[in-house]
Amino acid sequence: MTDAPADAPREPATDTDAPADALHGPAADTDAPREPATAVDAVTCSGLRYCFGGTRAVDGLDLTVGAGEVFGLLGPNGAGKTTAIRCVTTLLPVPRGMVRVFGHDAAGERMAVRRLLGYVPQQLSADAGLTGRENVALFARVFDVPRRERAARVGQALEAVGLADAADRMAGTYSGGMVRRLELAQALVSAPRLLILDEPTIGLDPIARTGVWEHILAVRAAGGMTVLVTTHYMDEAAQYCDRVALMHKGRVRALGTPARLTDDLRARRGDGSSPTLEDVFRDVAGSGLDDPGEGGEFRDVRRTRNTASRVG
Ligand SMILES: Nc1ncnc2c1ncn2[C@@H]1O[C@H](COP(=O)(O)OP(=O)(O)OP(=O)(O)O)[C@@H](O)[C@H]1O
Repeated sequence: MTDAPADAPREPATDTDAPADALHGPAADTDAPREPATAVDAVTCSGLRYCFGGTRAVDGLDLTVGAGEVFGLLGPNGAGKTTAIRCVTTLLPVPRGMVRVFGHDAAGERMAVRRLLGYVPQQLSADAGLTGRENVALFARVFDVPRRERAARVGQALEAVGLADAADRMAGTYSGGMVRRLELAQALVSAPRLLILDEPTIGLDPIARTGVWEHILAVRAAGGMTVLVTTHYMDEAAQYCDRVALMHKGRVRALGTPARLTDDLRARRGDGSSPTLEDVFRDVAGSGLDDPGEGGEFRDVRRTRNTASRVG
């Protein structure tokens, strides 16, 4: 495999396994958790901190994602979004009490957490040398989908993302939007309660971006799952997310529904203007956003994502 799903949480592992990319570790932090989680919340982060050496990537993150929400973690490159969701996925280790997923502690109940989630990392996780069906079947095996159910579940996942007709083509022939939908199918095949997507539309053209979002919302509506998504595309978040957290330099600077955040800024300005979510971000963080990348084909997606990826 040339582009193995190295970043996806996978079995087998034990609760004592060190994640492969945990080369540094959580920030030394003795703060007690500030908000105890409730069992019904999908995700609770309480004073979440994570450092890479001297870089404080996440710096006291408090947020709760309700069950069934589409929740957007927004911010420019380097804001700490990926690090935060890697802590939620258990790929980065955190102390007990900082992260809970449906009531399970990410430190003490790592496998229970992993079984509840599907994760689409920012880095390419599909293999160009396999067909779409083979890619999804690989994830079905990795995530221990019972053998007798695998073929049906793989077919359903491909159908859900609109790839049934292209399922037996090599993924290397897919457009950028199709690759992203294939990765969505890979994450869906284990029937997760929480779907975590890191920059699901980065590098795609506007039509492909819309297509990816329509499929995310459709599978969420069909399965009632919770969706936690990172993006630096504020317009997408405003359109598709129930609530958003605007992150900057490892902290949440604003939290709420997109409408509430823009209404509040309109009220603060009092000049009759109609601010966007990007205006809200600039107002609370005083920082701009990076230019979105471009791309259409499989190789472009790989290049775009590789540019954004790092070796831990
Ligand atoms: N493996 C790593 N080693 C060292 N520093 C890292 C590593 N991963 C992230 N960082 C640093 O942590 C900070 C937060 O990065 P993170 O990737 O979480 O941000 P982000 O908001 O997801 O940005 P992007 O959209 O670029 O992925 C940045 O300063 C980044 O350089």
